[in-house]
Amino acid sequence: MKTHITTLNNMAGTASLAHRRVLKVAQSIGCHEMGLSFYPLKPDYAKEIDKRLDGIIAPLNYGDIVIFQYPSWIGVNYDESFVNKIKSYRDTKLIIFVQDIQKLMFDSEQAILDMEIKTLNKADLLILPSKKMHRYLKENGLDEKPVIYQTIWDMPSDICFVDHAVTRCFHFAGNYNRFPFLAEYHGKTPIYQYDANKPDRENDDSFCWKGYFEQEKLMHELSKGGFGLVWSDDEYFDRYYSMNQPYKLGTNLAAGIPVIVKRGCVHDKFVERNGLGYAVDTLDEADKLVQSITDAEYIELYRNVKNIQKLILDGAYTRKILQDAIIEVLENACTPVENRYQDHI
Ligand SMILES: O=c1ccn([C@@H]2O[C@H](COP(=O)(O)OP(=O)(O)O)[C@@H](O)[C@H]2O)c(=O)[nH]1
Repeated sequence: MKTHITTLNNMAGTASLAHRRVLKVAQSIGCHEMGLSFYPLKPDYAKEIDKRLDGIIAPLNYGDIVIFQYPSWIGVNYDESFVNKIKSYRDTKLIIFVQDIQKLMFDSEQAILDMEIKTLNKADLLILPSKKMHRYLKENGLDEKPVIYQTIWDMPSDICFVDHAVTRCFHFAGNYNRFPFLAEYHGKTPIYQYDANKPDRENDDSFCWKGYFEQEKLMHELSKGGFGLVWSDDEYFDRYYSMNQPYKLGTNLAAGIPVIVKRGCVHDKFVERNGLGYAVDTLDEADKLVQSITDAEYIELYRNVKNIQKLILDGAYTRKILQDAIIEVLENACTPVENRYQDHI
């Protein structure tokens, strides 16, 4: 029996980097890459897709396990055809690792969600970002099935940055237009924003655009000191961000710096129980907090982050969920695997 894991190639951006980072960890526990190549899906896709999929699943044998990193980003029709093909092989076990829900991410029509749920219902086991997402999917037609909740995004790397100064600033890696609070913030603690696109706002005492940094260069920049901001505006938070796993949380902790998260997000208890920073309701509260804590408290936060930083750089959380998922799917257990940090949501 072999375990295969899908990985998207030929597409730039965080989503395919996330696939590759999960692949790296999966390979360390003996999984094999099942590479998918991004291509534009034409309206008459049904005619040719079968041939394409035959090539992709050539290494599959009856009884193997397939971990599908979902979505493929090629298209919802492609995802559905892919899982149907996998499940047409006798005794194949399908684990779907849900990394984004397209309906929620792009605020698309209900028909997209219906297709997504049809695809997810083919899984023998799901890896989901949160209990809240699980509830949402069930309300929209997801069947009862074994589920494992992801703890956090890992950032596997051999470089561990350890020198952090007491610097009262926020770091925010994300797009200016996607996060409107960046235009409105005027606090005392400056926000340093990292993204390739120049924002409409000019630099001032509260905001500074730094441009785009490759992942490890970004981690080096963040590691110099400050708080990683994991934030979104209320509308986006209520619709999606409060049930999703934000990539920037792992990036900040992998750089060794504490974080500010919004109360009610997937990780507020994880952050508080491990002393990795603060969960707050508003940016004003975050600003005042960062200005008022003592240098000793700041240094204590860096100390707390150290152990979690090691786990994230090692890929330990991803390795654990993948291993748990493989064991669960073979034991065919039917109860969700609890994540003690998500009891409150
Ligand atoms: O200069 C930059 C800005 C962003 N990123 C990456 O993009 C992620 C944030 O992307 P996005 O806002 O799409 O993800 P989210 O955190 O909302 O899941 C960061 O964690 C980094 O991994 C990067 O590598 N360099």
